[in-house]
Amino acid sequence: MTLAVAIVTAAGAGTRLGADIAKALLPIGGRTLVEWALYGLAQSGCVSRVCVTAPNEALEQFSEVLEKSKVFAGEVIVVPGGVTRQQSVYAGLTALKESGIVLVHDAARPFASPGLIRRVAQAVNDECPAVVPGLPVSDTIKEIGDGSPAPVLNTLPRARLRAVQTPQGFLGSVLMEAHERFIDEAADDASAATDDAVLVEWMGLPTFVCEGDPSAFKITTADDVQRAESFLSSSTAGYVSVMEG
Ligand SMILES: Nc1ccn([C@@H]2O[C@H](COP(=O)(O)OP(=O)(O)OP(=O)(O)O)[C@@H](O)[C@H]2O)c(=O)n1
Ligand SMILES: C[C@](O)(CO)[C@H](O)COP(=O)(O)O
Repeated sequence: MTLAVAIVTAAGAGTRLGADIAKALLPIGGRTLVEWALYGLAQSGCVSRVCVTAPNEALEQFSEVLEKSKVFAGEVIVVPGGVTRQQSVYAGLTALKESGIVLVHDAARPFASPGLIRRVAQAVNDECPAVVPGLPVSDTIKEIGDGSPAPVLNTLPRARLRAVQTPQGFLGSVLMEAHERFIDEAADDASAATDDAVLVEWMGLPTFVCEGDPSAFKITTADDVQRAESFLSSSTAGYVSVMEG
């Protein structure tokens, strides 16, 4: 398989977590979220270089942490992210200049398994221009209108719904075209894309869903930090011993 490059989005403020440091620098099991994310990419064996998007005011801190930990043996660059996630990914794409396989991965999903990462990259390698991992949903999901209580507009058949994760995989040329086409939308949270695949969908190109992995859960709130601590201390995770020292 052709090796992929990866953008690790880590420039978020972590407002919903409410920590006093950048969320991606939060330590869990002795390592920061961004280190765990790079560790998974390294273990996948299918990523040659990584661009980390970091908050502008913490660029040096991110570089220091990553240089010291040497968790990813290939090239790692750190660039300033934007106001929205969409802008941050665009900054990473611009820095990497890659037309081959590009994975976009959230530092906020630090334990995505190496197998999941390979699955996504392999699907792009096998000619899917845009692939996202997804898990079946257990709640019934309703689309609502304005108001309180809000009127229900639609209930989609649950069997056809997937909660999508990262890494999301793309042909770099396709993802760059999608980001450039919708660059105006990236300026604020109200219009920005909440994932990268939707930009490709907006261009009218097919995107595909492969099987997700519960290990790629997202750390958004303090409860998720508890979940991450439990994940690491569970015997099946097998991460901590490898990263120790
Ligand atoms: N301007 C932004 C916003 C988010 N992200 C990254 O995108 C991922 C998903 O974002 P989220 O979990 O929402 O992180 P935060 O934006 O930090 O969280 P919050 O919305 O609570 O502030 C995270 O890895 C985050 O660092 C980014 O690189 N640039
Ligand atoms: C990209 C993502 O992780 C896919 O589920 C998610 O949409 C990011 O959302 P956030 O609000 O930026 O955390």
